[in-house]
Amino acid sequence: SPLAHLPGPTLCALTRLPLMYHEFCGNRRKFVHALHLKYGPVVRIAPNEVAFANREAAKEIYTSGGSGYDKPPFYDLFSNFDRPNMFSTLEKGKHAGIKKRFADRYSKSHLMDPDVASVIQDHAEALVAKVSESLGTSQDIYVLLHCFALDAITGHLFHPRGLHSLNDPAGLKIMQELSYSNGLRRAFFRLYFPTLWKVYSKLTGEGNRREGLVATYVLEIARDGTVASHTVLSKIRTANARKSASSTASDTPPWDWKDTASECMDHLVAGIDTTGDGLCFLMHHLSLPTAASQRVQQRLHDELAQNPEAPLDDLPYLDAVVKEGLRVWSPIPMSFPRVVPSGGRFVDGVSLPGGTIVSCQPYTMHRLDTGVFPDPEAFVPERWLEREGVMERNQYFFAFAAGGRGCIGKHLALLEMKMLLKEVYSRYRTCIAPDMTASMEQDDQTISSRPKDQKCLVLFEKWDDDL
Ligand code: HEM
Repeated sequence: SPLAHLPGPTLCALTRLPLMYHEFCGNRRKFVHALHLKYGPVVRIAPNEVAFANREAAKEIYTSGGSGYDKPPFYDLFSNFDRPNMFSTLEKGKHAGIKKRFADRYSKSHLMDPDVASVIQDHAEALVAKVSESLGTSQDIYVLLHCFALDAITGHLFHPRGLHSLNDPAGLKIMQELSYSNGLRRAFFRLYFPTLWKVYSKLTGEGNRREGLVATYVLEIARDGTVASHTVLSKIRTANARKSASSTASDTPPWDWKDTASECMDHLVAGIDTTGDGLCFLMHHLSLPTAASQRVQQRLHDELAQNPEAPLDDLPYLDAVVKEGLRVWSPIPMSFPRVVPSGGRFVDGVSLPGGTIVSCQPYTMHRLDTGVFPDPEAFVPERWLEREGVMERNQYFFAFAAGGRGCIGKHLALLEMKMLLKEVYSRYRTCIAPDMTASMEQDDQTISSRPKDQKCLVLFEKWDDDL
């Protein structure tokens, strides 16, 4: 094999079974990380798959030519209603055609539009109003933060038809259907045994479900829901209408409302657990009774209380806290696989034949090189404020991936996280509730990672200076 010279366990060079086993157990990230610790930044993890963990490789794989390499069939798992969407589209030319239909709705300048930002701000305030009603009693921030994330993304997609799951039981049920599902083994079964899966899904009716609360909600709005002109759905409809009117371009055929539903469903799903889990891990850590966590809370509160009118971009400590949270507990910590183009390529000086699967994973990018991130397991927001090494740290920060196929929702997610933390920590201090026994260990799903017991009990208390 042209990969024979690469470091890695002999068994992995001979068969994919060890990797598959860890994938089915939700352990792929840890397995790959352990191999990096043993073999270094380049490791062969399966006969046809190589994992990398440095910026040179990430640059080539994810940003060469703008969008990097095409995706492998793993991403077929993310189509909805039997229709592809931007995330599930494998080939980068087609991907670009889809992206241009609505990309501007996720730009920083669009998010700064008061009509758009106020939708998210309202939900952040709704969360704070809710916790204010029960100060001094345990509150499950796992639930609250996932409701907040769901309300924010559905507002961004569909305002005024967005959900209000923080206060509306029907919306809460949708959050629960989305966030408490267990699809990991089913997803890998479908990937590796497509024929068996077809038989199984025919017999059981499982698969690209059209039923369920989330599917019903999205399909109904995508078909004929009336939404504001600043929403993502409105932009897609305008692009669809334009596309249908022009008969020339063949790269991206016109969409019908089901294609639109598939796209919106993907954004909805991408926007709830990522932001919800990221905030939950972060707020849990800030609430710990350690001197280090208390110090971070105090410094964060001081910055927010002293600059109540400052724009979010002018709050450097808030920015550092969010970035450090996403570094340590990346909501998507595992590999983003890509396929080496035909003809082969050099990745970080390593010659790879076309068709080789390559990837980097945030979990390892954020830990392996201790010259870039010293004491990598420690949560130290201050590291982002140091001038020395800032370029390197940013090049290794991989929570949103990189290049044209990196996270389109990055600015939205950062806005949500910062608005929420600003609302909470300007007014309240948080600490772990006495009855909190749930595990906060990172529990990997097909593409994201959530707290193991999906519960995080916290107390909110007013800061002394507000009493
Ligand atoms: C902290 C929160 C978030 C994190 C850490 C995150 C991370 C990521 C990452 C790593 C990818 C690339 C994955 C891959 O290539 O396999 C991605 C893609 C994507 N994300 Fe996010 N995401 C977050 C929030 C959001 C939100 C709020 C949305 C809402 C729309 C969103 C929508 C998407 C979409 C649509 C893609 C596919 C992009 C494409 O194919 O071009 N994400 N995200």
